Amino acid sequence: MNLRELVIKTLVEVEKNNSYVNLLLPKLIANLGKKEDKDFVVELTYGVLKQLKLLDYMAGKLLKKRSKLPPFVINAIRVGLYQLYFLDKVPTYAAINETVEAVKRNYRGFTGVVNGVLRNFIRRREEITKIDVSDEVEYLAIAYSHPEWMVKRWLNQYGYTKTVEILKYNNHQPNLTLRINTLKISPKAYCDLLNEKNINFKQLPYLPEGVVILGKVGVKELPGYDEGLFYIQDTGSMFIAYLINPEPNSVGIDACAAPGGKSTHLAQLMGNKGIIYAFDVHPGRLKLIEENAHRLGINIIRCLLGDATRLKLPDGVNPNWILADVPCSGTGVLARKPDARWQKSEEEIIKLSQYQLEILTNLSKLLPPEGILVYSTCSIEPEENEGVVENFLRKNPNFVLVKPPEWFFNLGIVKNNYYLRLLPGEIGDGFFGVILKKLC
Ligand SMILES: C[S@@+](CC[C@H](N)C(=O)[O-])C[C@H]1O[C@@H](n2cnc3c(N)ncnc32)[C@H](O)[C@@H]1O
Repeated sequence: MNLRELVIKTLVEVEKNNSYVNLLLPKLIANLGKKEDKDFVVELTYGVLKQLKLLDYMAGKLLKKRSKLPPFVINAIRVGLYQLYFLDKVPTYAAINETVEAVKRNYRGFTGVVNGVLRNFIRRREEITKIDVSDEVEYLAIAYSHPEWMVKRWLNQYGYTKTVEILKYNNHQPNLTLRINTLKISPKAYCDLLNEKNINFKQLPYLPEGVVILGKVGVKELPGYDEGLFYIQDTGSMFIAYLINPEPNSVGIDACAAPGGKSTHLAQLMGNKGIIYAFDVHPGRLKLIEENAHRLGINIIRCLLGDATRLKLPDGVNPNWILADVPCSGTGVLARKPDARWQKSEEEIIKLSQYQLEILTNLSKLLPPEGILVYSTCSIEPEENEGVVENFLRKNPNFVLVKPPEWFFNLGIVKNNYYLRLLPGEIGDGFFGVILKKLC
């Protein structure tokens, strides 16, 4: 199978079964010998998934009857166009010939169509790539390949310039960011290991344990993965543990904890002293917390199956803090999940906000007076963020908002005095968090 064929088959599978590409792809490329081949397949698959709408717009100008084409052929055209438009490093002849070859092997009768479309693109490139649409929402949705409903909401919420920044960020390949496991190694010693391996990186000045890897490096190529010297985690996500800033020996609940990014960070801030009850509703995902905690050498996390909408704590457990890192639409992290933007809907956002409020309300009852409840999402939709919190506060006057630490203000990431709100591209991915305190 040539590399394009592998990409096309992956795209067909993702589209047909709504499969998660980040789970599917590693298995499919495992048998490819060369690293360049693996990188190429990942880049092409992720790229096509992100640019789907723009590619289909261009294909629409080149095709008469798209609806009659089998999914394999539609995806072959997308793969061909993506290479011709976005990948300067792929010679035109290779992009066309290899893609057409893949079609010949699978759908021989459509070879001419695909060949014709790709060659016509070369001839009529300027006309085909020009977006002849006057409506602003439709234009941006095509140009930056996002669903129209998303663009419309962000324009209403954040205005034109910010929206374009978000759209651009979502289409770029974000750097790998990692959190050094200070339970096992100091930030300085880990950075020395990166230097020894000639890996380019940038240490985050405001988060000494946070490191951005510059350039293409696989997780397993970084020093100390198996030894648990780091955890892959976006910068925005790392801020959430600092909203709680737990004391060593405190007792905490992470109510929606899998795969354990924030639980393990919290354990790290606690110096692996105290106890964290990490719940998740999905047994399979609970295992991921156990694996991660084990790899990182953390032994204060107790993993428990539980539904945060009706969670009961083990007898005698009186938490100092609770984290509600709730399931959300994930519109803050679309840059890392290329297929996600097409799998969301506006209705889902409203439904999720009701679910999130239910979780927050139930968790609030488990907290003793003076306890801290942190609510967080990786969504940038106000309904899931400020909306849930304001609704909650209206019904629960025994809770008040607490300001984030001073250094958050210095970074300019606090909105309206209380809300940590990061939009995609401001520092990294989009995140939201807020601290609530129970008065009585
Ligand atoms: C945003 S993710 C949590 C990420 C995690 N806190 C981390 O930092 O790695 C949300 C998690 O909530 C879980 N979840 C969804 N509904 C839940 C519920 N009713 N009760 C508990 N967990 C739930 C999902 O399985 C998912 O693992």
